[in-house]
Amino acid sequence: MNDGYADMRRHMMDLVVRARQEIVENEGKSEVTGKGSGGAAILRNLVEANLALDSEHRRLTADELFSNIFSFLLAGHETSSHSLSFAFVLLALYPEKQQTLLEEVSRLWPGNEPVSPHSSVCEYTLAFFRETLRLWPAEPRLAKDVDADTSLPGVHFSRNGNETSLTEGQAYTLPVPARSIVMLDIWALHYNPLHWGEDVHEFTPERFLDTDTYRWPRHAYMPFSTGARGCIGMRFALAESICMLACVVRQYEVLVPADLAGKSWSEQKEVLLQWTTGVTLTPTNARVRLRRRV
Ligand code: HEM
Repeated sequence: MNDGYADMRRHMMDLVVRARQEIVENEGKSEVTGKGSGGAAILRNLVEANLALDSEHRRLTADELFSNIFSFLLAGHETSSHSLSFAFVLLALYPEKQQTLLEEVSRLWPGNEPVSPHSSVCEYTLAFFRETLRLWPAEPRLAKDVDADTSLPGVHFSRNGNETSLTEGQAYTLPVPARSIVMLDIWALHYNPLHWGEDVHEFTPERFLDTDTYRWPRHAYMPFSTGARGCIGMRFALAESICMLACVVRQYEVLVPADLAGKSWSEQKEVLLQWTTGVTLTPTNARVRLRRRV
């Protein structure tokens, strides 16, 4: 882990050096292209704020600069890219669900003009991505430091015989002393049959579609955490991911890679959905093949 952070620090330093060079080279020019730092406007703005000389109060300190870059690289980039990697593999593994997604996108976007799909109307695409995050949340467990003595309400559950279903039992209060660490087990919540039904392990985007008689359980879904320190990038992440899925599926058929095409579905699934726990949940073998739609 320490090596990882040292690598990340070196990488951030490299980005800052390149962004500084670009700012200096473009000084006085009216338009800055952002090409040197990969077109990263946020990075350039942060480095400019760090270089600002006019007032101490407006200047971003070096620590603030690195802390912000760290947040955007890790909190913003790694989470989104890993989640999308899982989503693309799932498109390939579930062609009938990919077809439903394509039908939605084609209905909302009938011509070939690049209209950016909006998350509030792309219901199925959003459900597809939400289901991806239910099964593979980028941050499956979150640790929270407890500042002051407090208590948490709890409920005992019991298993119904040999079945996987659970029955809600007696309520209790759990004292939590200051300086404890509370682990929020997002994974346990997302895989709890009490909230999600017996098919918790199945990839079923339809469970995120409300009907007249069903509302999906918002209280049992926390891929972006919640409350005051929940993800500030949630809306952006949903919008960009939906846009990415819709635009790619509109133009390409997403398929399993050629070397796995002859294998059984369960073998393909096992190979392509491997992951490890890094700073975020990291897919280790997510590969797909794209075939342009005619
Ligand atoms: C699928 C994509 C994403 C997922 C699953 C995700 C998930 C999360 C989670 C679980 C947290 C809480 C972490 C904790 O309590 O320790 C968090 C915090 C945060 N996220 Fe995201 N995130 C995503 C995308 C983004 C994007 C795109 C941005 C920015 C552009 C972003 C910026 C942040 C920031 C700055 C925080 C810290 C908020 C704070 O501490 O007050 N995230 N995210």
